[in-house]
Amino acid sequence: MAQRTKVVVTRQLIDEAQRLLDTNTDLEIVQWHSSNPCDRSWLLEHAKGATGVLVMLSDKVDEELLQAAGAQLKVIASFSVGTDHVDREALKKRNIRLGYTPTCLTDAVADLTVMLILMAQRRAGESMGKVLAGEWPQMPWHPLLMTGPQISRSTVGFLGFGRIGQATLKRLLPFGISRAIYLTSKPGEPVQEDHFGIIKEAAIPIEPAKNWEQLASESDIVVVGCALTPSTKHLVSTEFFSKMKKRAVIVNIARGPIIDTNALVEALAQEKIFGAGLDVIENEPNISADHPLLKQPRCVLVPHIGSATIETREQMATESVKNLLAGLKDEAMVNEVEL
Ligand SMILES: O=CC(=O)O
Repeated sequence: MAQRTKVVVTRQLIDEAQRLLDTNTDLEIVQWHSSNPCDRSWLLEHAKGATGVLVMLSDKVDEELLQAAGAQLKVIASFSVGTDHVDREALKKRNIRLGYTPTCLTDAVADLTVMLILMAQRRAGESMGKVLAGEWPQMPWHPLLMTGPQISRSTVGFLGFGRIGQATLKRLLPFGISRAIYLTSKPGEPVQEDHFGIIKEAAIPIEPAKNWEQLASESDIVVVGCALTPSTKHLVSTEFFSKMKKRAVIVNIARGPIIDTNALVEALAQEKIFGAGLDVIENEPNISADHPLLKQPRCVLVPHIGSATIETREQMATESVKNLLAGLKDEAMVNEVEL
């Protein structure tokens, strides 16, 4: 009997995607059947002999894993838009293809970005915290109670201006923002792709920033939405915060290490900025309750739930399986990273 092609899947998948995978009876499917992260040792052990591996963003795809898998490995399908957990060079030199899910999660992440902007500006975390702690009776309504900056007439600065940044801008236009600036890997140059046709058509100026200093100093809202690379690690530093406006807020929906956490804590504590809304943080999920950031009332932190709508997670799962199968069959993926 011919040997079946082995694939390793590092998580239990949502129903439709699991069914799509399971219909491939010609595959030997080795799966970590849990909603919790897969053990590294389990993955290294089971990757041996695999032709395809479907991973989550918490699974590192590096030399160690590729060597453990062996020379027959053809495809990695990542259930994520970010691919900083994958050593692209290592894949490229072995001609291993990389699938990812950059398009189906745009709306969900852009929605969450707007939520975090409003929560940071309007002190939602701090306000709810007081109500939940039974402190409302000690703070009756008064004109300055929990006041924060208003979103209309803001300048919004986007660090990274791909699909998610542009979808966020599209949502912010009806709020009456007055200007948008953006910084990409080509400072000062207009972005190539106008994903939703808003850049040309918006009634407000949308301009490339010359550098991060300009973006930091001119923005009322900074949205961190770039990929994590060696050049964006700690791009938001003490110097960055020192250029920001005192009433500005920063939101990070990309990757934690783009913001230097110690610098953020200091900026909030010293009121160099107004507030922060974070979906991600360095060293997540290992944030203990006594982390200094959690002592900052103007910081809202949610546990990396940007794409966590039911519909989006279903689509991401299905797309990841499709990418995996396409990689096995040398067919076109739904979305493939150009290595
Ligand atoms: O952060 C989430 C993703 O990369 O999909």
